[in-house]
Amino acid sequence: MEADTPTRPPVISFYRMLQNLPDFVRNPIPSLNRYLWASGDTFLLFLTPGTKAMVTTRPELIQYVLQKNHRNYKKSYLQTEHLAHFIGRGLLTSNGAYWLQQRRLIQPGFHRKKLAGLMGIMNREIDKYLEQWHERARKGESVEIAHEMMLLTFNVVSRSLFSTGVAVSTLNRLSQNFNAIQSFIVKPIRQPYLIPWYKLTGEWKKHERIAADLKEIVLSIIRQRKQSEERHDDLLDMLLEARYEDTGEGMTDQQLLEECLILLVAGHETTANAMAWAWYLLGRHPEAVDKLRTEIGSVLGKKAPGFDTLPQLEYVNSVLQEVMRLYPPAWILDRIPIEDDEFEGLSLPKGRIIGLYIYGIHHDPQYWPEPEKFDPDRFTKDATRQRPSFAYLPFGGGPRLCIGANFAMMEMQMMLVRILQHFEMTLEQDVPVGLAPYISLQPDREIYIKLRSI
Ligand code: HEM
Repeated sequence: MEADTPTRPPVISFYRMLQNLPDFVRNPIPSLNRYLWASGDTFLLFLTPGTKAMVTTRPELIQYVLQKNHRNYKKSYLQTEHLAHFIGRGLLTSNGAYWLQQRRLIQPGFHRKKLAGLMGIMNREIDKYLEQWHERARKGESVEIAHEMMLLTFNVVSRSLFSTGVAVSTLNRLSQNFNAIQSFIVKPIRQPYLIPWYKLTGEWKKHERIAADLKEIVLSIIRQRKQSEERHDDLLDMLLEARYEDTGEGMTDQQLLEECLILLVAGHETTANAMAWAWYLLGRHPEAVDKLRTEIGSVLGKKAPGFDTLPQLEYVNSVLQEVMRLYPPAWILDRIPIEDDEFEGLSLPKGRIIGLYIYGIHHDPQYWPEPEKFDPDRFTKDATRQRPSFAYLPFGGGPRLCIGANFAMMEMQMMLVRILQHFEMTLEQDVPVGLAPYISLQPDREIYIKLRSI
C-alpha cells in the first residue's frame, strides 16, 4: 500500500553539492535556504560521495527527534568529537547514560531560584564594564560591539562560575585560549579532509597545547577552591556540592574540570553573538529603542533590574526573542538515530545525520510572515500561543534543552537594560551585515557603535 511505503525526501545530487562546495564551505546558509526553497521542508544532501545527511525544518519531525523519541537519538561526531578532543566530555559533548547522569546532577544548579543568587555577580561585572565605556564615551571612542560583547559575556560567565579569588590576568588568559580553540575547531568540522594537513603543519598540536594550558589553569582554580573553607555561592560551589543520588559521591577533579570548561565554552560565545546582533538590530530600529526606554523607565527608572522586576520587562524579552529568531546563535543542531526509525512514513535510518536547521525554521514564512522583518511583537503571549512549539527553538528542545537558557535570558536582559540606562548607542555606519555561521552565528564584519553617556 502506498501509505506504508516510507516517504522519500528529495535528494540534492552530489554533482550539485560539488558545484556549490566553495560557497557551501564558506557559508552554508544560502545554499541550505536554496535547497529548502526547491525541495520543501525536508531533503537529503551528500556529505561525502557515499554519505547522505537529512536536513529538516519541519517542527513536528524536530519535536519527534529532540523530545518524543529522544532516547533513539544521539549527537553526531561533528558536534561532539573535535570539541571533546580539545575541551573534554562535559554536558554538551557527552551522550547516553553518562550525559543523563551528569545532567541530573547539574540541572538543580541552574534552577531559576538558584540563578537569583548569581544576579549580584552579573550586575557587578556589567557595572564594571559600564565604567570603562563611560571613559571611552568621554574620549569620543566607538566600540566594536561583537568584540565587546565577547569580553563582557566571558567575564559574566567566568565570574558566575569562579566569582572571586581568580586574577583578572588569569581570566584574560583563559578567554584568549578559549577564543583560539573555538575559532580553530570550526575548521575540521567544516573541512574534515584537511585534518591531516592541520596535523602536518603543527596547527593541531599548537591548539592541543593551548587546550592543555586552559585545563591546567582551571584545574588549579578547582583545587584551590577545594582547599579553601570559604563559601562563594557561585556555580563552582554548586558543582562541588552536587552529589550523585546512587553513591552519594561528588564529581572527580577530572569531571569537575570538564564540566567547568564546557560551561565556559557553551555559555559565552552564544550569548555574545546574540547581543551583538541585538545592538545591530536596535541601531537600525530606533522605534524599538524608544519602546524599550519607555518600558525600562516605567518599571525601573535608573535602578538595576532585580529578580522580581525582570519578568515585568515584557518588551525587553520580546526584543531578545526576536533577535534570536532572526539570528539564532545555535543555527543548526544535529542528531543520529541509534536504531532505524520512521516518522509519519519518513524513513530515518540508523547512523544517518539529521540536521535540525534552526535558522531555516526561524525564517519559514509559514510561521513567520515577512520573515526578514524585525518585529518583536511576534512574541506577545497571544502570538506565541498560535505557533507550533518547535517552530521556535533558539535553546533547542526536549531533555537536552540548553541548561543555561534561563541564565542566558537573565544575563542578556540585564545587559540590555543596564546599557540602555547608561548610553545612547548609534551605529557608526548603517550598512547591512551578513552572516558568518561558525559554531555559533556571528556577524560577518565588525560593527562599530558610537556611545553617548546619558
Ligand atoms: C543566547 C545564549 C545561548 C544559546 C542560544 C544557547 C543554545 C543552546 C542550544 C541550542 C543547546 C542544545 C544543543 C543540542 O541540543 O544539540 C544548548 C546546550 C547547552 N548549553 Fe546553551 N545556549 C546559550 C547560552 C548558554 C549558557 C549561558 C550556558 C551556561 C552557562 C549554556 C550551557 C549549555 C550546555 C551545558 C548545554 C548542553 C546541555 C545538555 O546537552 O544537557 N548555554 N545551548
